[in-house]
Amino acid sequence: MNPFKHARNWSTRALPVKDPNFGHAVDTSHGPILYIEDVNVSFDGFKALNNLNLFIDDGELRCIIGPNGAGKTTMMDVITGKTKPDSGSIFFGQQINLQHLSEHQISRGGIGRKFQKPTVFEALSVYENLELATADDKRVWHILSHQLTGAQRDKIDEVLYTIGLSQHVHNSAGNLSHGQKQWLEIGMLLMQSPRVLLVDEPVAGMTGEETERTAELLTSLAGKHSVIVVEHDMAFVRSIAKNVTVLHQGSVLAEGTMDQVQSNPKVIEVYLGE
Ligand SMILES: Nc1ncnc2c1ncn2[C@@H]1O[C@H](COP(=O)(O)OP(=O)(O)OP(=O)(O)O)[C@@H](O)[C@H]1O
Repeated sequence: MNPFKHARNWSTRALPVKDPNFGHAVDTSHGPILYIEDVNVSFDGFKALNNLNLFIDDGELRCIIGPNGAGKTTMMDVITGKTKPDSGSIFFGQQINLQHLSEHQISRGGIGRKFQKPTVFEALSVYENLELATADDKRVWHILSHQLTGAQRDKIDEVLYTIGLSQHVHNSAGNLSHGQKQWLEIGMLLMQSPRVLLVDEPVAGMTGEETERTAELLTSLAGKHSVIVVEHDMAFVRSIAKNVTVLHQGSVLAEGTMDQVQSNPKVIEVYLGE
């Protein structure tokens, strides 16, 4: 495998970002929507990311697996601007250098992140949670006292349908099951129409049925969005993955279909053989 086959066209200049919703204008003409090139992150001399090279195609669903401490969370942290790398580059499309942007700018600009634990507003209804997600100003009274536009109402209906919670619009989020809360939070991210969705261990703690529904949801989002899923549940990964990347000690150990990585002796040794 040549890790640089997708390398960004370096003759393309990084553009200053003027539009806060720059995600819609990302240049994916070469295929990838994310270019992570030679990225290094050290914590007190320990290399959490070690010359990491990872390329995510526009619209693909990529699963990232790897043993504890492999660097999966750190990888998401550098994409979303939470951690700045010591060296290397992270581009959103050909021209947007994510290292020049804050965490807030990156999330507004089209890269949404779903943390492992749901953080919905439990006292508010499903609808109000989605309403809150439409706005940049998160002061609850400010948003809930404002009239939604027709387009915003249509968007909420569309998202409710996608996440399968149309029957629960008026239920308070606190009364939802664990799985439903996770879907609602994905819905809140979808309200911002992200180009890329990072999803951390989406099925941890879910029932078998919720896990199946989550597989359907994430696969239905691919194509319209690029979806990166970090997950330890191998049966789940197998059910959704076309492309799997195995991280180990901060680098890509293997990449390919689930069958390819599961039969790779290096992967079996460091991860699947545990
Ligand atoms: N803020 C930090 N300070 C010091 N070390 C850190 C910090 N963040 C991560 N690390 C270390 O970097 C390495 C990579 O951690 P990371 O959380 O990215 O791995 P991971 O693949 O997400 O693991 P897990 O599957 O357990 O969540 C680990 O050894 C971790 O202890």
